[in-house]
Amino acid sequence: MDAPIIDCSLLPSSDPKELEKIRSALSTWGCFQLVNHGIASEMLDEVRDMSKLFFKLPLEEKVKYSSKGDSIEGYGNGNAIRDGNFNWNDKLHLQVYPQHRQQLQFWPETPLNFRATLHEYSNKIKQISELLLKAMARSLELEENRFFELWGDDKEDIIHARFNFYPRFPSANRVVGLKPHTDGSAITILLQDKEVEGLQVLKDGQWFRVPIIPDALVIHVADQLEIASNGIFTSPTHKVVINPQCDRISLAMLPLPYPDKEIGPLKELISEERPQLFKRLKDYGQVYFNYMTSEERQINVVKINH
Ligand SMILES: O=C(O)CCC(=O)C(=O)O
Ligand SMILES: [Fe+2]
Repeated sequence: MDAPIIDCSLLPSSDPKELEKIRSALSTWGCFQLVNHGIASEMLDEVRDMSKLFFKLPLEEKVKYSSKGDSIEGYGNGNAIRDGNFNWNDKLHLQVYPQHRQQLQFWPETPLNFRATLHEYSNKIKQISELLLKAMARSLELEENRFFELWGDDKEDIIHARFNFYPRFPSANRVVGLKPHTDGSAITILLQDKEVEGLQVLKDGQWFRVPIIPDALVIHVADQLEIASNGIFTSPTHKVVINPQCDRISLAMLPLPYPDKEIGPLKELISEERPQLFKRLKDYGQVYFNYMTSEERQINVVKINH
């Protein structure tokens, strides 16, 4: 993948070249790599190390944090079971914001730094999310709060964290780490493994490898931003392939709108040439999970056919 690279330090000053790069990247690839985001390299290493340590714990330790009932939170490999088709992946899913909704019974106590480090990392991701959503709006010549205000206000904005672990597998081409999907959030801020590649993005019918750039965060448009942008930004289909020799980890941070907030294409982005592409709705997350097993993109369920 000829990865577009965005310099985060240039975003607050609305550098026109950087904004144009964002617009162009998000309307073609639907993703870019973010550098100079202000999270120290040591912190990124700490986050990677603690997730490796967690997944390396004995199973009886990890299952203390297992998902229960219909909850998406917790440890497990729920997706694997849903459609009888394996995702070669273990995950730990935690809601990190708003803080009063954290379900700490799912938050590992081993390794010892896990909870504190995740708090600190989430706080930084929250600031970066705000900066990105504002820059994304400016890149379309919108008032800068137009995407940000869909996501939430200071007390109620939601961020989920999804830790992924992909065990090595000798016949790697016989399994897939994560099947092709789009994300159901507003955007996704992904920390990749430092050494082991695996993420691939679909563009024009072809799969492209997303290279590892040390310390960069991979930023994806997710479905709810594709909807809000009236399809100008694209929520990319992506998948993860398994490495035969090496385990791989990643951490996806997923900011998403509050379920009772109505989202839909912004009126400034609807015109005669670009009619409204999606319905307005609340709780897209529910639609997303209801159609999880479908081969089609979930977003098609809320598409308006002209
Ligand atoms: O592991 C990765 O690189 C991507 C993970 C992902 O797509 C997800 O968690 O939704
Ligand atoms: Fe994803």
